[in-house]
Amino acid sequence: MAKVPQLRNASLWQTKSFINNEWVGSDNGATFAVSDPGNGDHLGDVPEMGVAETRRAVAAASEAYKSFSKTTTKSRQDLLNRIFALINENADDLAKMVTIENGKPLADAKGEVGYGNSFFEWFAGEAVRTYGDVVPAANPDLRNIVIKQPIGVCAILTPWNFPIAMITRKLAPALAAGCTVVIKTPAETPFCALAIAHLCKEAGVPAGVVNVVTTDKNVADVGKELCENPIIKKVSFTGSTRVGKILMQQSSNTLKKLSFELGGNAPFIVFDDADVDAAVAGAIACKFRSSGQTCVCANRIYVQSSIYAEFAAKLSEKVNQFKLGYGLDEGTTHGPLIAERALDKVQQHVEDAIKRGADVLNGGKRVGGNFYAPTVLANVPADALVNHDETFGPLAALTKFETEEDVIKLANDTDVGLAGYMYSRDVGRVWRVSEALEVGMVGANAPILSQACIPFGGQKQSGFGREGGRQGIEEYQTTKLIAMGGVI
Ligand SMILES: NC(=O)c1ccc[n+]([C@@H]2O[C@H](COP(=O)([O-])OP(=O)(O)OC[C@H]3O[C@@H](n4cnc5c(N)ncnc54)[C@H](O)[C@@H]3O)[C@@H](O)[C@H]2O)c1
Ligand SMILES: O=CCCC(=O)O
Repeated sequence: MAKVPQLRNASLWQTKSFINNEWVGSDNGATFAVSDPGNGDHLGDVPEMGVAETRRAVAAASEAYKSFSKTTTKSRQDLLNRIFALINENADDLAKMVTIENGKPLADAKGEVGYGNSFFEWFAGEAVRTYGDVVPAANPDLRNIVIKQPIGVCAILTPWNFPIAMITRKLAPALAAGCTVVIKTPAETPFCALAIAHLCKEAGVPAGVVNVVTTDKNVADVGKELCENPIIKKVSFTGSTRVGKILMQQSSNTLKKLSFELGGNAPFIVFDDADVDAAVAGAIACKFRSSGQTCVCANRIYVQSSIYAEFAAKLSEKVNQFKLGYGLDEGTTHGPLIAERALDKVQQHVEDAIKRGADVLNGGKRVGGNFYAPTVLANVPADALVNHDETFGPLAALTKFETEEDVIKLANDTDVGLAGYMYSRDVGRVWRVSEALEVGMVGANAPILSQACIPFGGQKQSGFGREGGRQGIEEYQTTKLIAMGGVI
């Protein structure tokens, strides 16, 4: 029996896919089960959609694009504002849904709903500011006007770690730009995505503009269809670098515009001129946010040798104060991991570091179900697996360094480059290191970067394209020149 959560607004809990403003099952009636990672409860079943159903979603989005792309920016601004208001009205229910699907504690889930919704507010503002240019011409008989237009039907593929915010960060700018979308939900967290679709419908989003396809086993086929279907003009993906590479290859025949937010391996550097207490608080926030399951979480913590012992002792003491537990329980500060495979990866990194001589200051083991004890390892050598591969879990690995030059080399010794952090009170050093880090985002004495107003994105194999900020809407637009002759 499915354990449907008690919600104030029960209509948020939808169990079908969403095509052309209708709730639909799969053609053969197949479904897949979704469970609560915090206690294993069966939450419900959603349709196992395949290629045929995905094509119908794309066709609906294509039909809707004909009129939606011609709406005024003001009407789209109003639409986004209505969605924003509805998400606010339903914020408590949505947060509860995030917690039971994803496991994160309720306070964090509330934070995610607010963060996710801020993209509707931000892009409602940006919708009416999609200015073009008038460019002085090379020929006296010519006038150049550059306009922005929506790019077309977009595919949106997102991960489970932010079941709402990873969707809204793409959906809001797409709608603001005048695009229509097909969203493929993560198999672990489809209900939050369906709730957002429901609120879009309530807000008056026309039929076919937002479509949601749920799938688990058919994900590779559905993903391939979205990448290869010539109607789709843009694929926006957040997830692993491994899957990003597959999607890029599949999109090459139709040369789609792509934005990829992929894996990270963020260095967190603490220099000996830092405020150590602030750096410890920052490391706690940055490393253990969502139990380490965010792409911008610190993955490698480098501490300068003279303050290493003090930093390690203070960090360990703070981690001892965590309360690991079920996300809806009062007092829980940290929740479970998403699934068994996530625990396996943390365990592999812990065992590898210990084998290479690391000391366990906290945790270092599974503690039942999907829970892994928040872990601090000291004296982790630079060549340990954790320093080269994203853990995506609650493991703080502390590595000692001697000089600024050494640590910059260590920090950049990776194929990916999403976020990087540093603590230092020397303003010259802050500039030097910020410029030297091969990442898309730097937090200088700041452990949390994420806001709707910033260009979020990476370098190297962390992907390309930017989400949020004034840049975010450009990912869903094309630039057109109209050169007008015969004007004199
Ligand atoms: N850069 C960012 O903004 C960002 C944000 C969140 C997560 N991530 C990254 O995502 C990873 C963790 O998430 P994950 O393990 O769920 O990633 P994942 O790549 O396995 O899955 C992400 C999404 O891709 C889908 N998917 C999987 N195989 C597919 C295929 N063959 N075709 C189409 N879609 C497919 C999944 O169903 C899911 O919806 C980490 O590496 C993390 O850093 C990056
Ligand atoms: O997990 C990656 C995205 C989280 C964020 O936007 O801060």
